[in-house]
Amino acid sequence: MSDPSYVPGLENVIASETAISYLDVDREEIVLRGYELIELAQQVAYVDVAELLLNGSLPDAGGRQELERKLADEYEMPQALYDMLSAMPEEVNRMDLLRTGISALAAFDKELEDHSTDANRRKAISLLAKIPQLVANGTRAASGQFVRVPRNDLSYAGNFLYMLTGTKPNALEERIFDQSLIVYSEHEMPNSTFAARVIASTMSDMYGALAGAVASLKGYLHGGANEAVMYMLLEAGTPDELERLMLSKLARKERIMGFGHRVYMRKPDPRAVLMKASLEKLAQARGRRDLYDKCIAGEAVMLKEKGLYPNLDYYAAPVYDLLRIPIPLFTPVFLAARTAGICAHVMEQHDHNRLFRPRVRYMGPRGLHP
Ligand SMILES: CC(=O)SCCNC(=O)CCNC(=O)[C@H](O)C(C)(C)COP(=O)(O)OP(=O)(O)OC[C@H]1O[C@@H](n2cnc3c(N)ncnc32)[C@H](O)[C@@H]1OP(=O)(O)O
Ligand SMILES: O=C([O-])CC(=O)C(=O)O
Repeated sequence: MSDPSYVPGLENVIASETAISYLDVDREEIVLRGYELIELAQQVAYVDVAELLLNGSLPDAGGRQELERKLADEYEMPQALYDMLSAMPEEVNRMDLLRTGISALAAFDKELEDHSTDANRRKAISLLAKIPQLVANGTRAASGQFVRVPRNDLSYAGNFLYMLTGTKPNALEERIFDQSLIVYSEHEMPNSTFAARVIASTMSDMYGALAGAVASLKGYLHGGANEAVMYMLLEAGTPDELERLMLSKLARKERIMGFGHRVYMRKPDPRAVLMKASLEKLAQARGRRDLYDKCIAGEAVMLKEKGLYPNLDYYAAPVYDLLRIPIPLFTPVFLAARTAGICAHVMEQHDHNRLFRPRVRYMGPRGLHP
């Protein structure tokens, strides 16, 4: 066999054909089933985007009601699952808790091994109903607190934020959180989606593929960055302190969380631009201009020193902080939002499967004998 070309990190390698999404970096557009992600975030709700991702088209009013009804039908959580989570140490990492919870949900799915499009869509809707509860209540179960039940009088995003904070959000908070879920919902072929598709390509089930994606997303080079950004922002009290902190990290050749991107490289992440505007509005409403100013200062340092732009995580983190979401739940919220996208990819993989099985460039010895 001739030596196939080796591309470390599969950078720019086309690994799948997809009709779900595409990052058009030249045009600075994120395409979701033909629509532009930022326009969707400005005009529709997360449930509409979930329907678009899973079903291929945006719902009309009746379609949205139908989806909301199906979600409500799937709200009930197995008590055994909460019992299991309550046996976990209180300080368990929230992504590990989520991964365990998603994995355990498989045990309660009577059509687990049915990978047809219809069965996979039902699984995806069930996961969209249950994962926000796992995120919000997993922590509560692990620390022995009562769990919150979803409120049918709130929107999907409004209810999720209510379950995270215990307080009914106002209209601005709900809209900004909904937009954040939309911009986190899907992003072509990041490490987590690739991990899910690799797992699904053995015709393994959706829960397993999603659990694998959770493990991938936890890492700080990927979804874990939004939590790391917030800890960095809290470490510096003022814009000047943030500048000094960043410069000292750069001098030690450390990476600054929330900056750079494998695909955008040295171009702006359109999602970060939207979240920055949301942060400004929220900071204004909360009298927290100081936080916004600090973030702007950090952005300027990175552009000057490294020519790097912020990615979505840089501005989602302070937005989530102002929405009073606990920091250890920032990455779980990212995963909850990404559930729609990842499930769509698992469905597409199952529907048009080709087993992923690459080769290696062998660098070890040969000809040894025991
Ligand atoms: C929603 C998301 O998941 S977005 C990603 C979230 N992750 C982060 O924010 C973590 C911080 N960012 C990073 O570590 C990187 O930018 C990644 C992992 C996202 C992408 O990395 P790669 O595509 O592998 O970029 P690569 O490592 O080749 O970086 C190219 C250059 O930019 C530098 N660079 C990239 N990102 C950063 C950063 N955040 N801080 C400092 N320098 C950086 C690298 O050191 C490298 O410099 P060099 O050419 O002088 O060696
Ligand atoms: O695309 C990537 O590699 C990471 C990312 O921004 C995301 O998953 O939202």
